[in-house]
Amino acid sequence: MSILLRGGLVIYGEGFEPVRADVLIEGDRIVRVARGISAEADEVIDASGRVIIPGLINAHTHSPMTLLRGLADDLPLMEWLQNYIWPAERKLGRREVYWGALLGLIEMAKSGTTTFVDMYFHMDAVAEAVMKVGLRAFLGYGMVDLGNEEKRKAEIRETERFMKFIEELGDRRINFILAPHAPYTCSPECLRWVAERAREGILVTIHLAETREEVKEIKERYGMTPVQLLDSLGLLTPGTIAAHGVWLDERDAKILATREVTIVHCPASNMKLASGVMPLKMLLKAGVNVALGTDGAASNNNLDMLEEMKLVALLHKVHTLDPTVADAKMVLRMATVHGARALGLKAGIIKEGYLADLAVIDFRRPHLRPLNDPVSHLVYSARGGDVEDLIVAGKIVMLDGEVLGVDEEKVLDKVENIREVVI
Ligand SMILES: N[C@@H](CCSC[C@H]1O[C@@H](n2cnc3c(=O)[nH]cnc32)[C@H](O)[C@@H]1O)C(=O)O
Ligand SMILES: [Zn+2]
Repeated sequence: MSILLRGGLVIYGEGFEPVRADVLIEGDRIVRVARGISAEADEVIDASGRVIIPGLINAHTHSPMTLLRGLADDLPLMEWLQNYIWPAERKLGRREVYWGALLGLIEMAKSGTTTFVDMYFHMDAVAEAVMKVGLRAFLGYGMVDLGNEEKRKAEIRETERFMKFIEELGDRRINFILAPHAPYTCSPECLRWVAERAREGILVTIHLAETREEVKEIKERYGMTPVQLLDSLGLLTPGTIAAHGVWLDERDAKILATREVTIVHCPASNMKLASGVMPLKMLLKAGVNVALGTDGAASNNNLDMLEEMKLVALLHKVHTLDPTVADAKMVLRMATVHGARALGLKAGIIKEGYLADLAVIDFRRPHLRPLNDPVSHLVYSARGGDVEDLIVAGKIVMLDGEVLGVDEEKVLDKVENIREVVI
């Protein structure tokens, strides 16, 4: 299978330089980026007047939480989780999770996301939804044991079952990730079990240092910061992808940098739950790999990575009173290259030899003209709905705004029905 994208403006290479070129894709790779490629291809997409960007990597989300969008707004994290979200989640079975994930996947595809990291339950239903839509996914069963040994055993069994399920699927786009929920919901025994499995080279994702209360609680319980705790349990490695990292001190940052951990910044969620402002400048200065995520749709309240990029840029400028922090290229790097690095993917940039994960955006729109600086427009002016085509692993996922693998209308009806009957 080969695809030729003809005549677009390509945001090319590590430098994100805009160049007029065609892009030739063979199998799951980009094989050539050049003007006037004459090769025959199975599919030809006319990209003239449009901009071809590397696919965005949403490094932290809970895709089925689209079902809970707008259900419990304007609350702090623990109250939101304990009194609203967890009781609502108890009503969600496999079927509900499947349709919620499909809705989330459609939303992500339509806003330029090609890869995402997901943590939830009924994850085989999420995997089924991913197979239909065709995104690249890292799926983890969220483990919560609350110090209860029986629960821990059950969470470990479910994790092992799901890991085997993913192995047997044998789809290179669908990957397994270990997903202990957080230092305040998982016992040290549970986290140690995860650390042991991670030594075999399996990726790990976890929520970390999200609120001031979490840091206080962990310090009281263990006499260490959440970062020090995870480090003492051997859980901080280059394969660790920790969401939030809002409440970190300089010592934590140094540990994270030394261990080559990735922190996933989720600005919308942090602002909405009033968790705080993550110390982006400090982390980048310490050399920490910072990726970008939306978190779930119940704390965002959408899965639009284009919007998330703008929020990062604006939040840190106003917070530090320094407009040079989080410039457009840096933010785009967080949403692409840094996510790819965390996941060990040769992706996140458009260049020969890289994975063919990319999006085509219509820039012939009033809010994207004149075309002074495409990367600036992408971060500061574009929005989800501007994305028209999406290619993942050399396969067309969306064409002219239509996600090919699913009946979108049917998904919209189903989730409305779930809202009325189940939630
Ligand atoms: N095995 C667990 C499921 C955990 S899935 C992951 C969990 O993370 C929750 N979650 C979503 N966003 C956040 C966040 O920002 N911080 C902490 N937890 C979150 C989400 O609601 C879900 O319950 C159980 O039996 O309940
Ligand atoms: Zn989360």
